[in-house]
Amino acid sequence: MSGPRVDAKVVLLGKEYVGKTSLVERYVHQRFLVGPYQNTIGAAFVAKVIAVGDRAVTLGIWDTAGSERYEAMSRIYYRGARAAIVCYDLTDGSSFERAKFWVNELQTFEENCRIYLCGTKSDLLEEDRRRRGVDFHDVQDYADEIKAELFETSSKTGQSVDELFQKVAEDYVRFTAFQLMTEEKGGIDLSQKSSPYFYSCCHH
Ligand SMILES: Nc1nc2c(ncn2[C@@H]2O[C@H](COP(=O)(O)OP(=O)(O)OP(=O)(O)O)[C@@H](O)[C@H]2O)c(=O)[nH]1
Repeated sequence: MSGPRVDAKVVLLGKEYVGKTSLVERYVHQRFLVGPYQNTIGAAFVAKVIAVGDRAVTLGIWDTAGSERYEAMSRIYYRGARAAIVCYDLTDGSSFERAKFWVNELQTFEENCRIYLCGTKSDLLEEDRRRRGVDFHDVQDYADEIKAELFETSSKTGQSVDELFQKVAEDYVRFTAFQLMTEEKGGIDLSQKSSPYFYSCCHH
């Protein structure tokens, strides 16, 4: 891969237990961890380089804690994000209401942040359709209204996980990187852009 390197800040938001950490695990480490659920405390950070055409895009992914206890902290992590993956659990209607809360926040405070709605745990619906707690058409209408992309993923099987992050990276190159270049006089050398958030710390 040649060409300039681009760094995109991506934040994952959503109610606790919807599967944000599992989504990152699947995407970055191609694995699905079984065992007792461990909630994220604060936030966790991971970076992954992804190819978009001849570019290497480094996605800096912030996995925030879903617990409302950490709500104020999650606000810190979406600052300056160019993409937000707002997750809800396809089997849990209340998690979709929480997703709407985060969408409203982003629309109010981060208008340059592109929004990706992500319905998680689609494998549970494969097992039993009656477990769907969020109507697909309602979410599709909502996604159209807020101009968001919509994905239904499974971190257990890997369904649509790579596609989701690939779309985030492609949109970043297509819309945001060029916007940044034209904003700065004479353009910028993207390979020289630093990523301050790489130095931040995280834990699960
Ligand atoms: N069947 C199934 N279970 C999943 C999937 N993704 C996550 N889970 C399970 O859902 C539970 C919560 O997953 P996490 O990834 O820890 O959820 P989270 O959104 O990061 O939770 P917080 O850190 O509290 O915000 C765990 O028991 C996971 O094993 C999935 O795609 N399919």
